[in-house]
Amino acid sequence: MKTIQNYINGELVEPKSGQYLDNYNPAEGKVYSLIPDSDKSDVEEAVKAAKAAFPEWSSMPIQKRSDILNKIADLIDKNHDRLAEAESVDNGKPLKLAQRVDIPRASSNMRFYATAILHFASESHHMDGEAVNYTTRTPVGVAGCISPWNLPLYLFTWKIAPALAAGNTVVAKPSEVTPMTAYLFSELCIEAGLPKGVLNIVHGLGAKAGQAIIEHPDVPIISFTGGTTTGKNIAATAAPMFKKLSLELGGKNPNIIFEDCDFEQALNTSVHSSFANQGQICLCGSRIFVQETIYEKFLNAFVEKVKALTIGDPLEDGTKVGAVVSESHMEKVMSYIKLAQEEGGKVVVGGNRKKLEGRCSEGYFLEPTIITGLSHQCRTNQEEIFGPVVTIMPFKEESEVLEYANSTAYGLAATIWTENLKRAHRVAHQLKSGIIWVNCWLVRDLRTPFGGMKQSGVGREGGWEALRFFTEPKNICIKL
Ligand SMILES: NC(=O)C1=CN([C@@H]2O[C@H](COP(=O)(O)OP(=O)(O)OC[C@H]3O[C@@H](n4cnc5c(N)ncnc54)[C@H](O)[C@@H]3O)[C@@H](O)[C@H]2O)C=CC1
Ligand SMILES: O=C(O)/C=C/C=C(\O)C(=O)O
Repeated sequence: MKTIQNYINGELVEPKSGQYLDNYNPAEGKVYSLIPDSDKSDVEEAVKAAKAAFPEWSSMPIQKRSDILNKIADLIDKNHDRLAEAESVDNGKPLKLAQRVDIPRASSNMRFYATAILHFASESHHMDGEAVNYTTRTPVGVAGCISPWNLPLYLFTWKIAPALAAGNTVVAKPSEVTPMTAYLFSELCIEAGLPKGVLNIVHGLGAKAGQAIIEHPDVPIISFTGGTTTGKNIAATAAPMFKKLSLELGGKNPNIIFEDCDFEQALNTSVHSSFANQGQICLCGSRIFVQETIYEKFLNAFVEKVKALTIGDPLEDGTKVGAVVSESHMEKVMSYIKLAQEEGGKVVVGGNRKKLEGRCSEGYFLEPTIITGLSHQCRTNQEEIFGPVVTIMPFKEESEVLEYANSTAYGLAATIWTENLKRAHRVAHQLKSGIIWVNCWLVRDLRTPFGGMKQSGVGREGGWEALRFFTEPKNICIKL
Protein backbone atom coordinates (compact mmCIF):
# COMPACT_ATOMS: atom_id res chain seq x y z
CA MET A 1 0.00 0.00 0.00
CA LYS A 2 1.37 3.40 -1.00
CA THR A 3 2.28 5.70 1.89
CA ILE A 4 2.07 9.39 1.10
CA GLN A 5 4.63 11.69 2.70
CA ASN A 6 4.72 15.36 3.53
CA TYR A 7 6.96 17.59 1.41
CA ILE A 8 8.85 19.89 3.76
CA ASN A 9 12.04 21.82 3.08
CA GLY A 10 12.56 20.05 -0.22
CA GLU A 11 12.26 16.54 1.19
CA LEU A 12 9.60 13.87 1.46
CA VAL A 13 9.18 13.24 5.18
CA GLU A 14 7.01 11.29 7.60
CA PRO A 15 4.65 13.11 9.93
CA LYS A 16 6.36 13.77 13.26
CA SER A 17 3.74 11.74 15.15
CA GLY A 18 4.21 8.75 12.85
CA GLN A 19 0.41 8.62 12.54
CA TYR A 20 -1.39 8.04 9.23
CA LEU A 21 -4.97 8.26 7.97
CA ASP A 22 -6.70 5.89 5.57
CA ASN A 23 -7.16 7.06 2.00
CA TYR A 24 -10.08 5.48 0.11
CA ASN A 25 -10.57 4.58 -3.51
CA PRO A 26 -14.21 5.72 -3.85
CA ALA A 27 -14.95 3.50 -6.85
CA GLU A 28 -14.09 0.43 -4.76
CA GLY A 29 -14.99 1.70 -1.30
CA LYS A 30 -11.62 0.40 -0.08
CA VAL A 31 -8.55 1.88 1.59
CA TYR A 32 -5.69 1.95 -0.91
CA SER A 33 -3.13 4.31 0.59
CA LEU A 34 -2.10 6.08 3.77
CA ILE A 35 -1.85 9.83 4.38
CA PRO A 36 0.17 11.63 7.06
CA ASP A 37 -2.06 12.70 9.94
CA SER A 38 -0.01 15.86 10.33
CA ASP A 39 -0.34 18.18 13.29
CA LYS A 40 0.90 21.53 14.56
CA SER A 41 4.48 20.32 14.80
CA ASP A 42 4.60 19.39 11.08
CA VAL A 43 3.07 22.75 10.16
CA GLU A 44 5.67 24.46 12.36
CA GLU A 45 8.48 22.75 10.39
CA ALA A 46 6.83 23.68 7.09
CA VAL A 47 6.39 27.34 8.05
CA LYS A 48 9.99 27.47 9.32
CA ALA A 49 11.23 26.13 5.96
CA ALA A 50 9.00 28.50 3.98
CA LYS A 51 10.18 31.48 6.04
CA ALA A 52 13.82 30.55 5.51
CA ALA A 53 13.31 30.15 1.76
CA PHE A 54 11.46 33.47 1.35
CA PRO A 55 14.40 35.91 1.06
CA GLU A 56 16.05 34.01 -1.79
CA TRP A 57 12.85 33.09 -3.68
CA SER A 58 11.30 36.55 -3.42
CA SER A 59 14.44 38.25 -4.67
CA MET A 60 15.24 35.73 -7.43
CA PRO A 61 15.10 37.26 -10.95
CA ILE A 62 11.54 36.85 -12.21
CA GLN A 63 12.68 35.06 -15.34
CA LYS A 64 14.37 32.39 -13.22
CA ARG A 65 11.25 31.87 -11.08
CA SER A 66 9.23 31.67 -14.26
CA ASP A 67 11.58 29.07 -15.77
CA ILE A 68 11.24 26.82 -12.72
CA LEU A 69 7.42 27.04 -12.76
CA ASN A 70 7.42 26.28 -16.50
CA LYS A 71 9.63 23.29 -15.85
CA ILE A 72 7.07 21.98 -13.35
CA ALA A 73 4.36 22.47 -16.01
CA ASP A 74 6.47 20.47 -18.48
CA LEU A 75 6.80 17.67 -15.95
CA ILE A 76 3.02 17.64 -15.38
CA ASP A 77 2.58 17.21 -19.14
CA LYS A 78 5.24 14.49 -19.25
CA ASN A 79 3.45 12.63 -16.43
CA HIS A 80 -0.03 13.32 -17.80
CA ASP A 81 -1.23 9.70 -17.96
CA ARG A 82 0.11 8.74 -14.53
CA LEU A 83 -1.39 11.84 -12.89
CA ALA A 84 -4.75 11.41 -14.63
CA GLU A 85 -5.04 7.82 -13.48
CA ALA A 86 -4.03 8.77 -9.93
CA GLU A 87 -6.67 11.54 -9.90
CA SER A 88 -9.37 9.21 -11.14
CA VAL A 89 -8.52 6.50 -8.60
CA ASP A 90 -8.29 8.97 -5.71
CA ASN A 91 -11.43 10.96 -6.51
CA GLY A 92 -13.74 8.56 -8.37
CA LYS A 93 -14.02 10.84 -11.41
CA PRO A 94 -14.00 9.33 -14.93
CA LEU A 95 -10.44 8.85 -16.16
CA LYS A 96 -11.40 10.56 -19.42
CA LEU A 97 -12.36 13.70 -17.48
CA ALA A 98 -9.08 13.72 -15.56
CA GLN A 99 -7.20 13.25 -18.84
CA ARG A 100 -9.09 15.97 -20.71
CA VAL A 101 -9.65 18.52 -17.97
CA ASP A 102 -7.97 18.12 -14.59
CA ILE A 103 -4.38 17.43 -15.55
CA PRO A 104 -4.13 19.72 -18.60
CA ARG A 105 -5.59 22.52 -16.47
CA ALA A 106 -3.02 21.88 -13.74
CA SER A 107 -0.16 22.41 -16.18
CA SER A 108 -1.99 25.43 -17.71
CA ASN A 109 -2.25 26.98 -14.24
CA MET A 110 1.52 26.67 -13.74
CA ARG A 111 2.34 27.91 -17.23
CA PHE A 112 -0.19 30.75 -17.11
CA TYR A 113 1.27 32.27 -13.94
CA ALA A 114 4.87 31.53 -14.97
CA THR A 115 4.13 33.80 -17.95
CA ALA A 116 1.76 36.29 -16.30
CA ILE A 117 4.35 37.29 -13.72
CA LEU A 118 6.68 38.40 -16.52
CA HIS A 119 4.00 40.90 -17.64
CA PHE A 120 2.74 41.99 -14.23
CA ALA A 121 3.27 45.74 -13.87
CA SER A 122 2.29 48.27 -11.27
CA GLU A 123 0.64 51.66 -11.75
CA SER A 124 1.88 55.20 -11.51
CA HIS A 125 -0.27 58.35 -11.02
CA HIS A 126 0.82 61.86 -11.91
CA MET A 127 -0.63 64.82 -9.99
CA ASP A 128 -0.47 67.61 -12.56
CA GLY A 129 3.15 68.61 -11.99
CA GLU A 130 2.78 68.52 -8.19
CA ALA A 131 3.86 64.98 -7.47
CA VAL A 132 4.16 61.54 -8.95
CA ASN A 133 3.02 58.36 -7.28
CA TYR A 134 4.31 54.96 -8.15
CA THR A 135 3.10 51.75 -6.63
CA THR A 136 5.26 48.74 -5.96
CA ARG A 137 3.91 45.25 -5.45
CA THR A 138 6.03 42.89 -3.41
CA PRO A 139 5.36 39.32 -2.26
CA VAL A 140 3.59 39.04 1.08
CA GLY A 141 5.56 36.22 2.74
CA VAL A 142 4.49 32.67 3.58
CA ALA A 143 1.12 31.94 1.95
CA GLY A 144 -1.25 29.28 3.30
CA CYS A 145 -3.09 27.52 0.45
CA ILE A 146 -5.92 25.13 1.32
CA SER A 147 -7.64 23.23 -1.48
CA PRO A 148 -10.61 20.84 -1.76
CA TRP A 149 -11.24 17.35 -3.14
CA ASN A 150 -13.45 17.94 -6.18
CA LEU A 151 -10.76 19.09 -8.63
CA PRO A 152 -7.69 18.14 -6.60
CA LEU A 153 -4.60 19.01 -8.65
CA TYR A 154 -6.50 21.59 -10.74
CA LEU A 155 -7.44 23.71 -7.70
CA PHE A 156 -4.22 23.01 -5.79
CA THR A 157 -2.17 24.48 -8.67
CA TRP A 158 -4.73 27.29 -9.20
CA LYS A 159 -3.60 28.61 -5.81
CA ILE A 160 0.05 27.77 -5.52
CA ALA A 161 0.96 28.92 -9.06
CA PRO A 162 0.11 32.63 -8.52
CA ALA A 163 1.41 32.52 -4.96
CA LEU A 164 4.81 31.21 -6.07
CA ALA A 165 4.98 33.27 -9.26
CA ALA A 166 4.48 36.44 -7.21
CA GLY A 167 7.47 35.47 -5.05
CA ASN A 168 5.79 34.10 -1.96
CA THR A 169 6.74 30.82 -0.41
CA VAL A 170 3.92 28.43 0.39
CA VAL A 171 2.60 25.99 2.95
CA ALA A 172 -0.19 24.09 1.23
CA LYS A 173 -2.67 21.51 2.43
CA PRO A 174 -4.56 19.46 -0.13
CA SER A 175 -7.79 17.79 0.91
CA GLU A 176 -7.26 14.71 3.07
CA VAL A 177 -9.92 13.04 0.89
CA THR A 178 -7.83 13.32 -2.31
CA PRO A 179 -4.13 13.81 -1.44
CA MET A 180 -2.50 11.63 -4.12
CA THR A 181 -1.81 14.01 -7.00
CA ALA A 182 -0.46 16.71 -4.67
CA TYR A 183 1.95 14.07 -3.37
CA LEU A 184 3.00 13.14 -6.92
CA PHE A 185 3.31 16.88 -7.62
CA SER A 186 5.80 17.20 -4.75
CA GLU A 187 7.99 14.58 -6.49
CA LEU A 188 7.82 16.67 -9.68
CA CYS A 189 8.87 19.81 -7.78
CA ILE A 190 11.98 17.99 -6.55
CA GLU A 191 12.73 16.83 -10.11
CA ALA A 192 12.23 20.38 -11.44
CA GLY A 193 14.78 21.76 -8.97
CA LEU A 194 12.38 23.96 -7.01
CA PRO A 195 14.59 25.33 -4.23
CA LYS A 196 13.98 23.72 -0.86
CA GLY A 197 11.34 25.28 1.36
CA VAL A 198 9.70 27.30 -1.45
CA LEU A 199 6.70 24.96 -1.51
CA ASN A 200 5.80 22.79 1.45
CA ILE A 201 2.90 20.34 1.35
CA VAL A 202 1.47 19.19 4.66
CA HIS A 203 -1.14 16.44 4.45
CA GLY A 204 -3.83 15.78 7.01
CA LEU A 205 -7.13 16.80 8.50
CA GLY A 206 -8.61 20.25 8.03
CA ALA A 207 -9.41 20.73 11.71
CA LYS A 208 -5.83 19.78 12.70
CA ALA A 209 -3.22 20.49 10.01
CA GLY A 210 -5.40 23.00 8.14
CA GLN A 211 -6.33 24.91 11.27
CA ALA A 212 -2.65 25.02 12.34
CA ILE A 213 -1.79 26.74 9.04
CA ILE A 214 -4.64 29.24 9.36
CA GLU A 215 -3.74 30.24 12.90
CA HIS A 216 0.03 30.33 12.44
CA PRO A 217 1.27 33.89 13.16
CA ASP A 218 3.91 33.63 10.41
CA VAL A 219 1.34 32.92 7.68
CA PRO A 220 -0.11 36.36 6.88
CA ILE A 221 -2.08 35.39 3.78
CA ILE A 222 -4.57 32.57 3.20
CA SER A 223 -6.20 31.31 0.02
CA PHE A 224 -8.98 28.77 0.56
CA THR A 225 -11.42 26.90 -1.69
CA GLY A 226 -14.06 24.69 -0.12
CA GLY A 227 -17.37 24.66 1.69
CA THR A 228 -18.99 27.85 2.98
CA THR A 229 -19.14 26.60 6.59
CA THR A 230 -15.42 25.85 6.57
CA GLY A 231 -14.83 29.27 4.97
CA LYS A 232 -16.70 30.93 7.85
CA ASN A 233 -14.55 29.08 10.40
CA ILE A 234 -11.38 30.07 8.59
CA ALA A 235 -12.47 33.72 8.45
CA ALA A 236 -13.29 33.61 12.17
CA THR A 237 -9.69 32.61 12.93
CA ALA A 238 -7.94 34.72 10.31
CA ALA A 239 -9.88 38.02 10.50
CA PRO A 240 -8.89 39.02 14.06
CA MET A 241 -5.28 38.28 13.07
CA PHE A 242 -5.72 40.73 10.12
CA LYS A 243 -4.63 38.15 7.56
CA LYS A 244 -5.25 38.69 3.87
CA LEU A 245 -7.99 36.26 2.85
CA SER A 246 -9.26 34.87 -0.42
CA LEU A 247 -12.26 32.57 -0.01
CA GLU A 248 -13.78 30.66 -2.91
CA LEU A 249 -16.83 28.92 -1.46
CA GLY A 250 -20.03 27.15 -2.42
CA GLY A 251 -22.64 27.83 -5.06
CA LYS A 252 -26.29 27.13 -5.85
CA ASN A 253 -26.09 28.21 -9.42
CA PRO A 254 -29.12 29.00 -11.60
CA ASN A 255 -29.25 27.70 -15.16
CA ILE A 256 -31.87 29.88 -16.88
CA ILE A 257 -33.36 28.64 -20.13
CA PHE A 258 -35.51 31.08 -22.11
CA GLU A 259 -37.95 29.97 -24.84
CA ASP A 260 -35.84 31.66 -27.52
CA CYS A 261 -32.71 29.63 -26.75
CA ASP A 262 -30.89 27.32 -29.12
CA PHE A 263 -32.72 24.29 -27.72
CA GLU A 264 -30.22 21.56 -28.58
CA GLN A 265 -27.28 23.53 -27.26
CA ALA A 266 -29.08 24.43 -24.06
CA LEU A 267 -30.12 20.82 -23.59
CA ASN A 268 -26.74 19.21 -24.21
CA THR A 269 -24.77 21.73 -22.17
CA SER A 270 -27.27 21.50 -19.31
CA VAL A 271 -26.66 17.75 -19.05
CA HIS A 272 -22.97 18.54 -18.73
CA SER A 273 -23.36 21.52 -16.36
CA SER A 274 -25.60 19.42 -14.10
CA PHE A 275 -23.62 16.20 -13.88
CA ALA A 276 -19.99 16.82 -14.87
CA ASN A 277 -17.66 15.44 -12.18
CA GLN A 278 -20.79 13.91 -10.55
CA GLY A 279 -22.10 17.44 -9.93
CA GLN A 280 -19.13 18.12 -7.66
CA ILE A 281 -18.01 21.43 -9.16
CA CYS A 282 -18.88 24.65 -7.39
CA LEU A 283 -19.99 26.01 -10.79
CA CYS A 284 -22.50 23.27 -11.64
CA GLY A 285 -25.96 24.57 -12.52
CA SER A 286 -27.95 22.85 -9.81
CA ARG A 287 -31.20 24.84 -10.24
CA ILE A 288 -32.59 24.74 -13.77
CA PHE A 289 -35.28 27.31 -14.58
CA VAL A 290 -37.10 26.76 -17.87
CA GLN A 291 -39.58 29.20 -19.44
CA GLU A 292 -43.01 27.58 -19.19
CA THR A 293 -43.67 27.56 -22.96
CA ILE A 294 -40.84 25.03 -23.47
CA TYR A 295 -40.83 23.47 -19.99
CA GLU A 296 -42.47 20.11 -20.89
CA LYS A 297 -40.43 19.75 -24.08
CA PHE A 298 -37.18 20.51 -22.24
CA LEU A 299 -37.98 18.28 -19.28
CA ASN A 300 -38.82 15.27 -21.47
CA ALA A 301 -35.71 15.70 -23.61
CA PHE A 302 -33.50 16.28 -20.53
CA VAL A 303 -34.86 13.17 -18.81
CA GLU A 304 -34.10 11.03 -21.87
CA LYS A 305 -30.52 12.35 -22.12
CA VAL A 306 -29.84 11.86 -18.43
CA LYS A 307 -31.24 8.32 -18.42
CA ALA A 308 -28.73 7.52 -21.17
CA LEU A 309 -25.67 8.60 -19.16
CA THR A 310 -23.41 5.64 -18.40
CA ILE A 311 -22.67 5.27 -14.71
CA GLY A 312 -19.67 3.02 -14.39
CA ASP A 313 -16.12 2.15 -13.48
CA PRO A 314 -14.25 5.47 -13.69
CA LEU A 315 -11.33 3.76 -15.44
CA GLU A 316 -13.52 2.51 -18.31
CA ASP A 317 -13.68 4.48 -21.53
CA GLY A 318 -17.44 4.93 -21.91
CA THR A 319 -18.10 6.05 -18.33
CA LYS A 320 -19.78 9.44 -18.05
CA VAL A 321 -20.67 9.35 -14.34
CA GLY A 322 -18.13 7.98 -11.86
CA ALA A 323 -18.20 7.59 -8.09
CA VAL A 324 -18.81 10.45 -5.67
CA VAL A 325 -15.82 11.21 -3.54
CA SER A 326 -16.59 9.44 -0.25
CA GLU A 327 -19.15 7.42 1.65
CA SER A 328 -19.98 10.36 3.92
CA HIS A 329 -20.46 12.65 0.91
CA MET A 330 -22.69 10.03 -0.74
CA GLU A 331 -24.81 9.95 2.42
CA LYS A 332 -25.02 13.75 2.48
CA VAL A 333 -26.26 13.82 -1.11
CA MET A 334 -28.76 11.00 -0.41
CA SER A 335 -30.07 12.91 2.60
CA TYR A 336 -30.87 15.85 0.27
CA ILE A 337 -32.78 13.58 -2.12
CA LYS A 338 -34.83 12.42 0.87
CA LEU A 339 -35.33 16.02 1.99
CA ALA A 340 -36.49 17.01 -1.51
CA GLN A 341 -39.17 14.32 -1.36
CA GLU A 342 -40.25 15.44 2.12
CA GLU A 343 -40.52 18.96 0.70
CA GLY A 344 -42.95 17.73 -1.98
CA GLY A 345 -40.48 17.14 -4.81
CA LYS A 346 -40.90 14.38 -7.36
CA VAL A 347 -37.83 12.39 -8.38
CA VAL A 348 -38.32 11.94 -12.13
CA VAL A 349 -34.97 10.25 -12.76
CA GLY A 350 -32.49 8.60 -10.40
CA GLY A 351 -32.68 9.09 -6.66
CA ASN A 352 -30.78 5.97 -5.63
CA ARG A 353 -27.36 4.56 -4.96
CA LYS A 354 -26.19 2.61 -7.99
CA LYS A 355 -24.76 -0.84 -7.37
CA LEU A 356 -22.17 -1.94 -9.92
CA GLU A 357 -20.70 -5.39 -10.51
CA GLY A 358 -17.11 -6.57 -10.03
CA ARG A 359 -14.36 -4.41 -8.58
CA CYS A 360 -16.73 -1.44 -8.14
CA SER A 361 -19.42 -3.39 -6.25
CA GLU A 362 -18.75 -1.46 -3.01
CA GLY A 363 -18.16 1.91 -4.71
CA TYR A 364 -19.96 5.17 -3.94
CA PHE A 365 -22.03 5.55 -7.09
CA LEU A 366 -25.20 7.64 -7.28
CA GLU A 367 -27.72 7.85 -10.09
CA PRO A 368 -27.91 11.28 -11.73
CA THR A 369 -31.09 12.68 -10.21
CA ILE A 370 -33.68 15.13 -11.53
CA ILE A 371 -36.29 16.57 -9.18
CA THR A 372 -39.39 18.57 -10.15
CA GLY A 373 -42.28 20.14 -8.25
CA LEU A 374 -40.32 22.20 -5.71
CA SER A 375 -40.63 25.87 -4.83
CA HIS A 376 -37.52 27.99 -5.28
CA GLN A 377 -37.57 28.75 -1.54
CA CYS A 378 -37.35 25.24 -0.10
CA ARG A 379 -34.12 24.00 1.49
CA THR A 380 -33.37 21.71 -1.46
CA ASN A 381 -33.28 24.81 -3.64
CA GLN A 382 -31.42 26.99 -1.19
CA GLU A 383 -28.61 24.75 0.15
CA GLU A 384 -25.58 23.45 -1.71
CA ILE A 385 -25.89 19.71 -2.38
CA PHE A 386 -22.69 19.33 -4.43
CA GLY A 387 -23.66 16.06 -6.07
CA PRO A 388 -25.43 14.64 -9.13
CA VAL A 389 -28.77 16.21 -8.25
CA VAL A 390 -30.63 19.00 -10.06
CA THR A 391 -34.06 20.54 -9.69
CA ILE A 392 -36.10 21.85 -12.63
CA MET A 393 -38.70 24.58 -12.28
CA PRO A 394 -40.85 26.51 -14.77
CA PHE A 395 -41.07 30.30 -14.89
CA LYS A 396 -43.29 32.72 -16.84
CA GLU A 397 -41.21 35.83 -17.33
CA GLU A 398 -37.84 37.49 -16.82
CA SER A 399 -38.62 39.37 -13.60
CA GLU A 400 -39.89 36.19 -11.97
CA VAL A 401 -36.83 34.10 -12.85
CA LEU A 402 -34.51 36.86 -11.68
CA GLU A 403 -36.20 36.77 -8.29
CA TYR A 404 -35.84 32.98 -8.11
CA ALA A 405 -32.25 33.00 -9.34
CA ASN A 406 -31.13 35.64 -6.84
CA SER A 407 -33.03 34.16 -3.90
CA THR A 408 -30.21 32.11 -2.34
CA ALA A 409 -27.41 33.10 0.02
CA TYR A 410 -24.95 32.13 -2.73
CA GLY A 411 -23.79 34.15 -5.75
CA LEU A 412 -21.11 32.21 -7.57
CA ALA A 413 -22.13 31.47 -11.17
CA ALA A 414 -25.15 31.60 -13.45
CA THR A 415 -25.93 30.48 -16.99
CA ILE A 416 -28.38 32.18 -19.36
CA TRP A 417 -29.73 30.58 -22.53
CA THR A 418 -31.28 33.01 -25.01
CA GLU A 419 -30.72 34.15 -28.59
CA ASN A 420 -31.87 37.66 -27.65
CA LEU A 421 -28.74 39.72 -27.06
CA LYS A 422 -30.53 42.54 -25.26
CA ARG A 423 -32.16 40.10 -22.88
CA ALA A 424 -28.83 38.38 -22.27
CA HIS A 425 -27.20 41.67 -21.25
CA ARG A 426 -30.18 42.77 -19.16
CA VAL A 427 -30.42 39.51 -17.23
CA ALA A 428 -26.65 39.16 -16.82
CA HIS A 429 -26.55 42.66 -15.35
CA GLN A 430 -29.22 41.86 -12.77
CA LEU A 431 -27.97 38.47 -11.64
CA LYS A 432 -26.09 38.60 -8.35
CA SER A 433 -23.31 36.21 -9.34
CA GLY A 434 -19.59 36.69 -9.86
CA ILE A 435 -19.52 34.62 -13.05
CA ILE A 436 -22.15 34.65 -15.82
CA TRP A 437 -22.11 32.39 -18.85
CA VAL A 438 -24.35 33.22 -21.81
CA ASN A 439 -25.09 30.27 -24.11
CA CYS A 440 -22.22 28.26 -22.67
CA TRP A 441 -20.90 26.84 -19.41
CA LEU A 442 -17.42 26.51 -17.89
CA VAL A 443 -15.73 28.28 -20.76
CA ARG A 444 -12.64 29.46 -18.92
CA ASP A 445 -10.19 32.20 -19.74
CA LEU A 446 -7.61 32.20 -16.96
CA ARG A 447 -7.19 35.99 -17.27
CA THR A 448 -10.73 36.67 -16.01
CA PRO A 449 -11.73 37.37 -12.39
CA PHE A 450 -13.03 34.17 -10.83
CA GLY A 451 -15.13 34.02 -7.65
CA GLY A 452 -18.44 34.75 -6.07
CA MET A 453 -20.66 37.28 -4.36
CA LYS A 454 -22.57 36.91 -1.08
CA GLN A 455 -21.74 33.64 0.74
CA SER A 456 -19.90 32.28 -2.29
CA GLY A 457 -16.75 33.97 -1.23
CA VAL A 458 -14.49 36.90 -0.65
CA GLY A 459 -12.16 38.25 -3.34
CA ARG A 460 -11.41 36.89 -6.79
CA GLU A 461 -8.90 34.44 -8.21
CA GLY A 462 -7.51 34.36 -11.77
CA GLY A 463 -5.47 36.73 -13.91
CA TRP A 464 -4.17 39.91 -12.30
CA GLU A 465 -6.63 39.50 -9.41
CA ALA A 466 -4.61 36.61 -8.01
CA LEU A 467 -1.28 38.37 -8.53
CA ARG A 468 -2.66 41.48 -6.80
CA PHE A 469 -3.92 39.32 -3.94
CA PHE A 470 -0.57 37.59 -3.50
CA THR A 471 1.34 40.90 -3.40
CA GLU A 472 1.38 43.83 -1.02
CA PRO A 473 0.97 47.22 -2.72
CA LYS A 474 3.02 50.15 -1.51
CA ASN A 475 2.48 53.66 -2.86
CA ILE A 476 5.47 55.97 -3.06
CA CYS A 477 4.66 59.66 -3.58
CA ILE A 478 7.43 62.00 -4.82
CA LYS A 479 7.01 65.76 -4.74
CA LEU A 480 8.02 67.30 -8.04
N1 LIG B 1 -16.58 25.39 -3.31
C1 LIG B 1 -16.15 24.20 -3.57
O1 LIG B 1 -15.57 24.05 -4.56
C2 LIG B 1 -16.30 23.08 -2.61
C3 LIG B 1 -17.40 22.98 -1.81
N2 LIG B 1 -17.51 21.94 -0.97
C4 LIG B 1 -18.71 21.92 -0.13
O2 LIG B 1 -18.33 21.75 1.19
C5 LIG B 1 -19.00 20.65 1.76
C6 LIG B 1 -18.11 20.03 2.79
O3 LIG B 1 -17.05 19.39 2.16
P1 LIG B 1 -15.69 19.15 2.90
O4 LIG B 1 -14.94 18.04 2.32
O5 LIG B 1 -15.95 19.07 4.35
O6 LIG B 1 -14.95 20.48 2.47
P2 LIG B 1 -14.13 21.50 3.29
O7 LIG B 1 -14.51 22.83 2.84
O8 LIG B 1 -14.22 21.23 4.76
O9 LIG B 1 -12.65 21.13 2.80
C7 LIG B 1 -11.85 21.91 1.95
C8 LIG B 1 -10.46 21.98 2.49
O10 LIG B 1 -10.46 22.69 3.73
C9 LIG B 1 -9.76 21.95 4.71
N3 LIG B 1 -10.27 22.36 6.02
C10 LIG B 1 -11.37 21.91 6.67
N4 LIG B 1 -11.49 22.54 7.86
C11 LIG B 1 -10.46 23.41 7.96
C12 LIG B 1 -10.03 24.35 8.95
N5 LIG B 1 -10.68 24.53 10.08
N6 LIG B 1 -8.92 25.06 8.71
C13 LIG B 1 -8.24 24.91 7.56
N7 LIG B 1 -8.58 24.04 6.60
C14 LIG B 1 -9.68 23.30 6.79
C15 LIG B 1 -9.98 20.53 4.31
O11 LIG B 1 -9.05 19.68 4.92
C16 LIG B 1 -9.83 20.63 2.81
O12 LIG B 1 -8.46 20.65 2.47
C17 LIG B 1 -19.33 19.76 0.56
O13 LIG B 1 -20.38 18.91 0.82
C18 LIG B 1 -19.63 20.78 -0.47
O14 LIG B 1 -20.96 21.21 -0.33
C19 LIG B 1 -16.54 21.00 -0.88
C20 LIG B 1 -15.43 21.03 -1.66
C21 LIG B 1 -15.25 22.07 -2.65
O1 LIG C 1 -11.25 27.68 -12.15
C1 LIG C 1 -12.07 26.90 -12.61
O2 LIG C 1 -12.17 26.72 -13.81
C2 LIG C 1 -12.95 26.13 -11.75
C3 LIG C 1 -12.94 26.21 -10.45
C4 LIG C 1 -13.81 25.37 -9.68
C5 LIG C 1 -13.91 25.44 -8.35
O3 LIG C 1 -13.28 26.38 -7.67
C6 LIG C 1 -14.65 24.47 -7.53
O4 LIG C 1 -15.36 23.62 -8.06
O5 LIG C 1 -14.47 24.55 -6.33
